[in-house]
Amino acid sequence: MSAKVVVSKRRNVNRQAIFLITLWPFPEDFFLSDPELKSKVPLEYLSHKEKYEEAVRKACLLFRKVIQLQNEGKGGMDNFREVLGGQLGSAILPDGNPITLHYVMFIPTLMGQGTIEQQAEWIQKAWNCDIIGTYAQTELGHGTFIRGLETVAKYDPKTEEFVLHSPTLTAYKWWPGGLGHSANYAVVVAQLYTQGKCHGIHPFVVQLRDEETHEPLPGIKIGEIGCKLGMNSTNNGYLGFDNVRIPRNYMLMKNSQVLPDGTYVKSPSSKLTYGTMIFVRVVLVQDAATYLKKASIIATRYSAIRHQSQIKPDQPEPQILDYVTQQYKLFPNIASCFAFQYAATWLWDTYNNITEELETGQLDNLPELHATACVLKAVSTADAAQGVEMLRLACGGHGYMTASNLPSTYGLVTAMCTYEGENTVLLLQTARFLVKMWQNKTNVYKLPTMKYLATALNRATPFEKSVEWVIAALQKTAAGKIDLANRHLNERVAKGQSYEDAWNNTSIELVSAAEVHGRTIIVEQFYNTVQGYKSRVSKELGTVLEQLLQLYAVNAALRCTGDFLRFTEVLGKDITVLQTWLEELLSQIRPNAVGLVDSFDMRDEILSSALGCYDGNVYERLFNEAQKSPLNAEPVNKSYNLYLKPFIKAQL
Ligand SMILES: CCCCCCCC/C=C\CCCCCCCCCCCCC/C=C/C(=O)SCCNC(=O)CCNC(=O)[C@H](O)C(C)(C)COP(=O)(O)OP(=O)(O)OC[C@H]1O[C@@H](n2cnc3c(N)ncnc32)[C@H](O)[C@@H]1OP(=O)(O)O
Ligand SMILES: Cc1cc2nc3c(=O)[nH]c(=O)nc-3n(C[C@H](O)[C@H](O)[C@H](O)COP(=O)(O)OP(=O)(O)OC[C@H]3O[C@@H](n4cnc5c(N)ncnc54)[C@H](O)[C@@H]3O)c2cc1C
Repeated sequence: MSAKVVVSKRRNVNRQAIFLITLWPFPEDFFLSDPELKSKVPLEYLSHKEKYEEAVRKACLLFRKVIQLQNEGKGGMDNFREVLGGQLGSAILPDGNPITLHYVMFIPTLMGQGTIEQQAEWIQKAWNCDIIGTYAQTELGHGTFIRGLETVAKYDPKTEEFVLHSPTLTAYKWWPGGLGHSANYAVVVAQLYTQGKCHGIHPFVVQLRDEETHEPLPGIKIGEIGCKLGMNSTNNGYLGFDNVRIPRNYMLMKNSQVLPDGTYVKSPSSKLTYGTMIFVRVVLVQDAATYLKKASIIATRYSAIRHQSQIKPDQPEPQILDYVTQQYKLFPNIASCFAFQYAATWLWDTYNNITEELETGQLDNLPELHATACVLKAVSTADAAQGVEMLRLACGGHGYMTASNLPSTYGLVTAMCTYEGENTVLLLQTARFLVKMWQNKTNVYKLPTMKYLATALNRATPFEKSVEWVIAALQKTAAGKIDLANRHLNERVAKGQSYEDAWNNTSIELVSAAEVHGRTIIVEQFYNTVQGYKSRVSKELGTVLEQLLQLYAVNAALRCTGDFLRFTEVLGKDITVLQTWLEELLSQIRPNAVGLVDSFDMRDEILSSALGCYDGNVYERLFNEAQKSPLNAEPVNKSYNLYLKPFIKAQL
């Protein structure tokens, strides 16, 4: 992985932009030039079944090619990241990949939860794709509250087997990607019973289908859950067990074990079972940035091509990009792309450092990692989903066309707000940790993401027009909100409410406090990254990065003016300064807008959008896409003679 400055120029539009990106040595062309990875018919015109079959065909070819690269020594994990993520992956499989879970959750769970022996047994098979797995945790009745899962794994010491059973309909696994018809194995999360006692949820490897015929094994009730808002090729499935027996060593036993006689050996922390979820939350921040980049490129390029109305009478219709309201829809989202990218990189490094500590049995930093992964996943995916929708609206009617690729991008990005931990629930997890830290402030000093809490509340933050001030004000606001929520919590308890009821009654404030904490981290990471780059890049590039940082910061400030007025020294007149600052930044960024999104460096095949193409031939492309409608294959549709004609000719 190497950092490189990319200078990108766009034809037809008189702009130049510069962007610091991290380049993966990834041979995009190897995939994008393969005709077999292109769809002959646009996906939207296929049936649900055909969509799935086409997705399986492409997914197999895609991973075969990645493995080929690997065998030739051309890249490793980075290639998987590229083909699984929102850039190349979503271009080739725009409605989702039915095998993603194999790589993103099945293999990582084997790695994170399996003993060395179990890893030796399973990982090679999984890595070679001799078996295809998924991660089956969520049930029809429970997604968030995983302690309440109903699937049972009861140990039978006589045969040294676990018996998996779904006692009710709500115990059926529901949602796992690839579970319907693609995977033949799964990591199944179930309540472990041994020696008559329940020890909570644990992960088990379960074979679901015959390795040759792919027929479901006896006692396995399996299928696909049906159509969804998006991701209709991901083959999300359901799964019920009727007393299915698996060997004892199919329980993943790195953290806790069941001995042959049924004795339970406890994990050093029950939360180590939740490790895969932290991993995925961490990578989702990167994915949120990627989807937002994609939509930003499409909407910004389109806004440079689209001319509409008049700013002054007797003048030609301007590019819609010249309308300040349009800039307000686009540019803060471009700034967010940078912010999320930098936050994702920082979080990934933090994750790797702390995972190394966990491997040595040092668990001290796990709670902070969990709290940070939760809040960054929640804030970045929520903003990305809102951003993609705003960018779609910014393209007017044409943004509503499937050919813009904005509706399906929204379908992919909005799912992220729910999966891998519903966003409100994740914010409450962060709030739980914040409140704990607030109540025991001496701990706070040790924590990189929280040490500001020790001093923020009492720090004077007189208004100034600077990013440093925005960071200080956000910190003070976050601290003020945590303090207030904590006081309300305590007051409710003092009035006789149980802590749990008091928590629920204070949860709107708690969620809001966690959100501001998350935004504080993101602005700080953006600030630190730009400071780090400044001495290494040209003055011009430094200026553009600084403008983006300021825009992200001032927009974050304006989003919480009410809170600033409550928790900082800011005055009404200062808000006017913030608003003017934002408007100045929009006009400063305007000349570089197209260049900035060009520098995200996504090829037309990846954007898959009639509106976003590099050459700007929007109208020709829209027209050509319309020709692909099956309705246009014949001049008169049979429904005319069957229904319309009799209707028109009838005497009503
Ligand atoms: C050779 C190997 C090859 C490997 C190849 C790998 C290649 C991959 C490489 C790169 C990949 C890049 C890919 C990029 C593209 C990415 C594409 C992604 C597509 C992903 C598709 C995902 C599909 C979706 C999957 C799913 O949704 S799976 C199901 C997820 N489910 C959830 O998230 C459930 C949410 N619920 C919970 O997490 C929990 O139940 C809870 C809400 C946290 C509550 O749990 P509970 O036990 O009830 O906790 P509490 O009592 O409230 O708190 C207890 C305590 O625990 C702490 N806690 C909680 N969670 C954690 C955690 N995860 N870790 C640590 N600690 C945790 C919590 O803070 C409390 O602590 P205290 O008591 O101390 O306060
Ligand atoms: C596209 C997609 C793919 C998925 N893939 C997988 C997969 O591969 N494997 C898998 O196991 N699962 C998968 N899931 C399931 C996913 O992880 C769950 O949907 C998610 O964890 C949310 O759980 P839920 O659906 O039960 O929502 P619920 O928990 O029922 O949430 C509904 C509402 O209740 C609120 N709520 C719930 N609990 C609380 C609380 N404690 N406090 C306050 N409010 C609360 C939520 O905020 C939300 O507003 C997938 C889901 C989707 C949409």
